[in-house]
Amino acid sequence: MIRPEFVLTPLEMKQADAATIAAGTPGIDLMSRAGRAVADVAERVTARGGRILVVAGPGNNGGDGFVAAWLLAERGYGVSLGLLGNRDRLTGDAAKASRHWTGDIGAAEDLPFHEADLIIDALFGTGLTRNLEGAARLAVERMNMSGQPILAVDLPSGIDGETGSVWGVAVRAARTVTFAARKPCHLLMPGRAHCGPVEVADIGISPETLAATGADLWANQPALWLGALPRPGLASHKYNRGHTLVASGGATRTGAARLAARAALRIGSGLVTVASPPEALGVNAAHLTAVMLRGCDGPEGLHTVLKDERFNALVLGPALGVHANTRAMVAVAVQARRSLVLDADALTSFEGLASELHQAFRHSPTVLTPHSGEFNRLFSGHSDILDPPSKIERVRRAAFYTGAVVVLKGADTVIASPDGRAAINENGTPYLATAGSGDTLSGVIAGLMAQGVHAFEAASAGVWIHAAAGSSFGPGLIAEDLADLLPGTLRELLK
Ligand SMILES: NC(=O)C1=CN([C@@H]2O[C@H](COP(=O)(O)OP(=O)(O)OC[C@H]3O[C@@H](n4cnc5c(N)ncnc54)[C@H](O)[C@@H]3O)[C@@H](O)[C@H]2O)[C@H](O)CC1
Ligand SMILES: [K+]
Repeated sequence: MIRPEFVLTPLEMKQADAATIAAGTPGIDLMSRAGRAVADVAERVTARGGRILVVAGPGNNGGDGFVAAWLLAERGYGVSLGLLGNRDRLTGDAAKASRHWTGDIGAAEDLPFHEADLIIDALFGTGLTRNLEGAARLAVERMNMSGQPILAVDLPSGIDGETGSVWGVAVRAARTVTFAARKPCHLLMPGRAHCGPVEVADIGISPETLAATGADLWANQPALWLGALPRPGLASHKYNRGHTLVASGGATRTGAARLAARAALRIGSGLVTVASPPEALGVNAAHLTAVMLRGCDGPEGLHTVLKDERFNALVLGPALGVHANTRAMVAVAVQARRSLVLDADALTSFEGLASELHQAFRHSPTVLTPHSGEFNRLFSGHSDILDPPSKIERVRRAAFYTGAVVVLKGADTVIASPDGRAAINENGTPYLATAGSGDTLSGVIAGLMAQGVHAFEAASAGVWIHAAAGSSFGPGLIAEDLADLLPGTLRELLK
């Protein structure tokens, strides 16, 4: 059974380091293993005897660089090393590591980068705390302008390990070697775009030690939720695979609901019904086949429909309209205690009224699926939610505030649960940026919850499956394609 991949913050990584050292592994051994891992990758990607320039910084990231430099020199490469600052300012393990280097030490920013076959970026790692200025900035700019491949140690210098943001300027690496576990910056944008392929080197920090940090952030991959996906058995029939209800917009705004409805059916909801305002019944009826249709006129109509307990999952939002009526429908849905997905207009209708959603969803499984514009508008005025520099922290706070699982969509979609668990998705594709893609996602998530999948797993699986389906199509993808691509992705997952 593949274990879900932990993603550790720099602080948790430091805790894991310290615990490993406290358990008897000297810090210099961790650094030596880190440096050796860097040298091994450098050797794999550089012809023997090639020219390698190592840019070392003032901290332990630089220490890793010193270890890699002397190992590669011993292995016959032409190695030059440049240091930011001077050698006698090095402390601790970095100072120890530097003693093995017997070659010259130049100024980091003045290395002949254009002559290199490979540049090793050991300038900064997780200890960066402010924008790069002066020689540090110059070194990064010159590395990037050299046009030569850069191997980043732990993470590309200039990237913030926790948030993935850029401290003024950042290395554009061809490849990154990190240690023990990936950090958020390897998955969050723009950090991810600076890393190239990321290799995780084992430096002797055990999985138990990583888990003991209390980390509750994962890479969103099937290992995180595959076991929670429904696998229909012989006894399955449409009535025990849930019944998803999707509220439709008015006569000229019915497509979004049908996209969500078809996706819910395709992901396996036993039954799906579109709840349609009277003036749109004809339009919807003309387009629906396996998806059923019920008249539903506003909040009162929804209250009447929901007297039927069999509707156990609900999608509200796609093209529902931004107004008080939509807010009233959300209130009816919350009262009915059904699994609930709120998207688009159901979120925007609460713009500036997020306080009405405070702990509103704690009693029944609910997933909110805003994109960043909807998120920022919904929580405008709530600086405690919008201000944290970490996207993960912002989504976690929104989840805790509302009592719902929150999916903040983007190239690096983050899913967070009120209980603190979070996942970062990385299989998204630009082709999903098309009208109706979000409507489809809301149907996928609701369709999974209709089958009994819990909210966090349904949201995480839904995001991944939706992205995988989109990626399987590629250029020319439109939302209408997505639902019919889901079976292929499910077949791959469940085989
Ligand atoms: N288990 C592991 O992951 C291991 C990681 N290792 C490496 O250690 C670094 C973290 O080392 P640290 O010394 O904490 O930080 P940095 O090396 O990133 O350097 C920070 C250093 O630089 C100064 N500084 C901060 N911002 C700036 C700035 N804008 N301009 C100039 N100087 C700046 C700050 O004062 C610090 O002194 C980790 O990334 C790994 O590479 C271990 O080697 C092995 C185990
Ligand atoms: K680095």
